[in-house]
Amino acid sequence: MERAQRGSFWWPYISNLPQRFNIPVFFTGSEIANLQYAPVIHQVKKRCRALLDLAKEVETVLSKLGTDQQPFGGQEVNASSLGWAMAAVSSRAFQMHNSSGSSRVMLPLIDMCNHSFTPNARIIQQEEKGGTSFVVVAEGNLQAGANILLSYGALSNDVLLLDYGFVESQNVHDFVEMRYDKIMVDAARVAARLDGDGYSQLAEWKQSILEQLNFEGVGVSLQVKFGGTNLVDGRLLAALRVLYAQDSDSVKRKGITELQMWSGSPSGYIIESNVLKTLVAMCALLLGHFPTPITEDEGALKSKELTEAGTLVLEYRIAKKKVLVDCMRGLSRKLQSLERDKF
Ligand SMILES: C[S@@+](CC[C@H](N)C(=O)[O-])C[C@H]1O[C@@H](n2cnc3c(N)ncnc32)[C@H](O)[C@@H]1O
Repeated sequence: MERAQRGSFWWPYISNLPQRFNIPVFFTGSEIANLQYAPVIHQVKKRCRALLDLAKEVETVLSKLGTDQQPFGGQEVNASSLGWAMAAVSSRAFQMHNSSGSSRVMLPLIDMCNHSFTPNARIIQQEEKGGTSFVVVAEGNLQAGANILLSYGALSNDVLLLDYGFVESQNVHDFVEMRYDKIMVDAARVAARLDGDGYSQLAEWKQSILEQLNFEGVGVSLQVKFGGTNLVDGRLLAALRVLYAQDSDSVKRKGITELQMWSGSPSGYIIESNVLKTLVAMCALLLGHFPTPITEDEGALKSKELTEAGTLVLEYRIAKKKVLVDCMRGLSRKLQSLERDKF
């Protein structure tokens, strides 16, 4: 509404906002498909649907109002203008916390600061009699002309892409999701050339721990993540340790929390090396699910004909694949140090 009213109170702010936002709800169908990563494609489609539904709802409400009741001064409000407003908020709003909970607030001027995981400034929220205020404080001396960089938070590339329209090539908060299932575990075990029965004969005590880890039974939650400093979801690590374990005692001695930590290996070299090899194979299988290899994407990124959206799509899927490559490297290093410690 403010955007439609030149000279309104907020006009100086609104008129300085970007005219367009490079977020996936504005991508073409093939650009969305080219993201190559199903969980984020699902999110983009969900947002597109929500936007179209909202546009339809607004249109219905507006069509019932007389000309003198039109809240937007006759300005057309459609999926595109609503998408613009949504993007302006998602890419610029800050989280505010107070006694009544948390909410998102727009902070003109402060919202001109770009994001960095190594910021040179931070926002301080101050509660005063007249209300809440926000102050940007430098983390140290800043060179004249330096960009003021804030951290938008510990955000994955999915959130950065969906809400802000950029990605970080090195992002320790990024991850690749996998649906834990028996077939995947067995496929990885076979790919890693490991012997054993896998899931075909699961002892009762193993079944019971998998239930405690929410991979079986009621309250099942099958989504696991690869990436970050821990490399893999602790639940997945624990599940594999249980699957490969020979006896229940060494596993039970550790307890469910410890089993999920790298330091909590229950049963010596062979089991832990099987676990690591299976995890490496899982990363390789996940990498193989992407339709193109990183090298091809990196080559495509050099093309001079790329659009802004096309560039972002490539950057996003390269970063996702790098998460898996880094994960494989980290797991291989663990495997090497396990081999060294064996002697
Ligand atoms: C809060 S605004 C920051 C100010 C913005 N540069 C501007 O002038 O409108 C957030 C937007 O800035 C851009 N941005 C912020 N940090 C970035 C980064 N590290 N890399 C690329 N773009 C970034 C993205 O377009 C994002 O949606």
